[in-house]
Amino acid sequence: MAPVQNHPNGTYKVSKAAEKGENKAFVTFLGGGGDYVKGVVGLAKGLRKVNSAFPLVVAVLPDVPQEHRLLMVQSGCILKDIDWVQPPKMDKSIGWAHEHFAINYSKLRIFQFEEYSRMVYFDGDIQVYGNVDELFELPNGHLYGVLDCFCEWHHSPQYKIGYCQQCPDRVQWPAGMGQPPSSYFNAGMFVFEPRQATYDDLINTIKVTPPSSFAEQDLLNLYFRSIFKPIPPIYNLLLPMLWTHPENVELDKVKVVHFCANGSKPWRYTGKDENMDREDVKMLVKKWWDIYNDESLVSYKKPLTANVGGKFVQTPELKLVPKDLSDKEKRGLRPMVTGVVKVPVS
Ligand SMILES: O=c1ccn([C@@H]2O[C@H](COP(=O)(O)OP(=O)(O)O)[C@@H](O)[C@H]2O)c(=O)[nH]1
Ligand SMILES: OC[C@H]1O[C@H](O[C@@H]2[C@@H](O)[C@H](O)[C@@H](O)[C@H](O)[C@@H]2O)[C@H](O)[C@@H](O)[C@H]1O
Ligand SMILES: [Mn+2]
Repeated sequence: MAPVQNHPNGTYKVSKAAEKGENKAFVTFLGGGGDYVKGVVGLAKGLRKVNSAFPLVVAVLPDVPQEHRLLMVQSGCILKDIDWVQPPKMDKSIGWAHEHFAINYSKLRIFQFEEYSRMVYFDGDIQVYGNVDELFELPNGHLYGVLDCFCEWHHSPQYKIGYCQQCPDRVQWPAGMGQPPSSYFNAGMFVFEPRQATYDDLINTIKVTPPSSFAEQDLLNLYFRSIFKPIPPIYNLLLPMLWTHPENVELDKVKVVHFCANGSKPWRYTGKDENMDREDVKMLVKKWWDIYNDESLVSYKKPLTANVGGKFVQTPELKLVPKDLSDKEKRGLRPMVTGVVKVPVS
């Protein structure tokens, strides 16, 4: 890896650790100009609150507005621009489980971040309540994740027969339906080793694999099935597990909570959706807000360097985009945090 990466807005030194492949980091993914940026800022603060030794990288799609970029940089995130990954053509009769799942194929760009030797991926709707740095020490050569729950997959064959890998003894997989599905992890959290070759392979696999409801999550489970290793649910508590498999949940031991249930995104939470009036859900959402509102967890007190019209300037204490910039300059504003390595988007 060349020690210096050229970039339209200047050059960046690849860190020595990265060169030696010792670089490790958390990584999340953000697309669009909606409210998921609050999830990313909350996650950045949560990692700081548990004194994690590793930074949070954000794979940022081109449609993320400058204001949101600055909010994330101000929360100490390392932004890495990525381009979209075209989702496969989805047959209308199947459809994505959720409309926005089509953008999730772009999440696969994180496999190109090979200046990092190991990364832990978290969805933007995940919060960390306990230090999980030990995940970076897991043996190489595997992809690690937490087993998903099928009990709310209302259109799946698993749901129709009441089968779930969380309780394989409840309903046996019928012999007449072929092999039982192999272990299946929730792709909102996984521990992986970024490799360009892996990324290329994943993209080629998309081309030859019929798309299915859970988009890139299905693809990742298919691709990594031979090297996947499950890790305890404390590293990705899927909120529905609180009511679908409470026997598998020890809430006081949980370190990572995934707000993937409908109506559970803390930044949009009303408490009116099904199961959202539960005391444990309310407690977890409150804990999310306590972290999000904790001003002591913002990492940048000093002005940031920003590129305004091709010149690097020290910007005043940033809350959002500095008000004194013209609209044209605001559009050109790109927060530059030294050490950011640009991955050439293929
Ligand atoms: O408008 C959106 C929707 C999703 N995401 C990203 O895609 C991930 C997966 O979506 P989501 O968490 O909603 O899926 P779930 O796990 O809840 O089914 C999110 O966590 C975000 O990181 C995003 O950046 N913008
Ligand atoms: O694009 C597919 C998505 O698939 C997953 O979301 C689903 C999945 O986990 C189901 O198994 C759950 O039942 C459901 O609640 C949840 O929304 C990932 O969390 C997300 O990051 C993304 O990969
Ligand atoms: Mn999620």
